[in-house]
Amino acid sequence: MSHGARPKPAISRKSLNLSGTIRIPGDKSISHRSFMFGGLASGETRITGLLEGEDVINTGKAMRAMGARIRKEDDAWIINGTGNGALLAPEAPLDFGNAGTGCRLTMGLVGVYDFASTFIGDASLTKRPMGRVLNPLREMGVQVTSADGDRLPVTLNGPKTPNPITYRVPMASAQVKSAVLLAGLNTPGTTTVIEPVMTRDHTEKMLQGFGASLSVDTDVDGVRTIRLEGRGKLTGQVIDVPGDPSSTAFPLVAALLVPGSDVTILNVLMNPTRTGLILTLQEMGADIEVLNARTAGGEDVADLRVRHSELKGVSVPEDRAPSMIDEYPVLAVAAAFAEGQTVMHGLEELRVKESDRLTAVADGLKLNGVDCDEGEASLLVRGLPSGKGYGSATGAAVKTHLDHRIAMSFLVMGLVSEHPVSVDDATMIATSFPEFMDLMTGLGAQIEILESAAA
Ligand SMILES: O=C(O)C1=C[C@@H](OP(=O)(O)O)[C@@H](O)[C@H](O)C1
Ligand SMILES: C=C(OP(=O)(O)O)C(=O)O
Repeated sequence: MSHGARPKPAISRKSLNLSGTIRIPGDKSISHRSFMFGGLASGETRITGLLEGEDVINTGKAMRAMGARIRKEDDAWIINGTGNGALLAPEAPLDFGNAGTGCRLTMGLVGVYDFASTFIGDASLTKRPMGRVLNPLREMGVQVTSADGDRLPVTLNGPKTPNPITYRVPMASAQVKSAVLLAGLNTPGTTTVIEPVMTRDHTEKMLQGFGASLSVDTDVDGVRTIRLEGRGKLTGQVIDVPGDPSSTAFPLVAALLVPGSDVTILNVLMNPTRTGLILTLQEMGADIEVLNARTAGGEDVADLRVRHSELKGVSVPEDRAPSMIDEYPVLAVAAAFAEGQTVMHGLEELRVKESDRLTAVADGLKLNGVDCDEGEASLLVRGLPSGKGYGSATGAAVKTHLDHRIAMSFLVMGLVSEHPVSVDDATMIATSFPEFMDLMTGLGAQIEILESAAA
């Protein structure tokens, strides 16, 4: 969303029999990395299935501003990269809008270069912590200027020769892991990242695919040591981006909850670092059939057939958090309609997403009549399968705090609540899933954007 765009509220209403077959747009994590690595590599990269959400488009603009040539031909994006180590100094601040991934990974990618780069974003991104990436960059010799608390705007100035470091990632974060590895690409010697808890591994897999010398060793406790040889050659690749499991979560949970539903979702990325939600829903009794499981471009992919199911509450262990991190808001909605209580642990990272998602979810659930308790790093939801009394008879709207996943989760909730559910702003949905409204209404969901918000 461009800065200061007018919010558009949206409302969803009780629906029946969602049905049809849909193809989910490309995975956001892989799309960001496709633009970055394609923009950096020598020669041509050809990407199909790219997510054309605002977050990813901002990454493409940043790569262009640093010398990559990017164009679209029919349904493929063609990139001519600068060659590793040959990014150009951006002439203006790089604006990442709402995207933590685009901003933090690019800080790693270009921050170690011997020139200045400035990073800005929207009101949500400006509140998010950047110290988690700036601290390892400082260790590598990067000069950092930032707003209080290591917030945006940030300006980075790399040293003549960056120091290769060994960095143990202090929180479960693929963004931090990736930022350090990307900084290592333009650093002489071996950059080592130790990852005590495994997070999504797209950076490792894709860098290997582009020809980087990168190895991963996993010890008996699951601690991963990732070693990257800096200043090697990257070569353009052909990439077909699989469907985003985090976007899949919304029609999937909607189909489980709405009576009479039978929905098939095609081409979903099933990388095990991303499938925590499916596992959890299956434990809750969800009827999710995994069809045509296959490998494409080095990733597991499958089609999912999802039918309406009676769910029961479960306890979701802390170690599941990295593999379903962005799916907790919509899991909380599923839990609101399950028999019994669901408790989710290990949610501390939810507090530093586009919003404080733990509070945003708990507030939205309470506003719509759900009995839940917000803990420091946990959420307990007492479910009510009938949804009786849920929603808002007065039209009180959930505050989305510029957070796309809060907007989509509560619009799913309204499809099964007694009264409609409203959200104060649906514009941010375009950051990750611009096709959400059309795909959902195409399945029979009653969701409507209200154009008449006060300016
Ligand atoms: O690396 C990535 O592509 C992402 C990592 C996760 O963030 P953290 O690394 O901050 O957990 C996730 O929430 C985000 O949507 C995408
Ligand atoms: C957390 C998310 O993205 P980002 O950190 O890239 O803003 C998300 O998409 O849910």
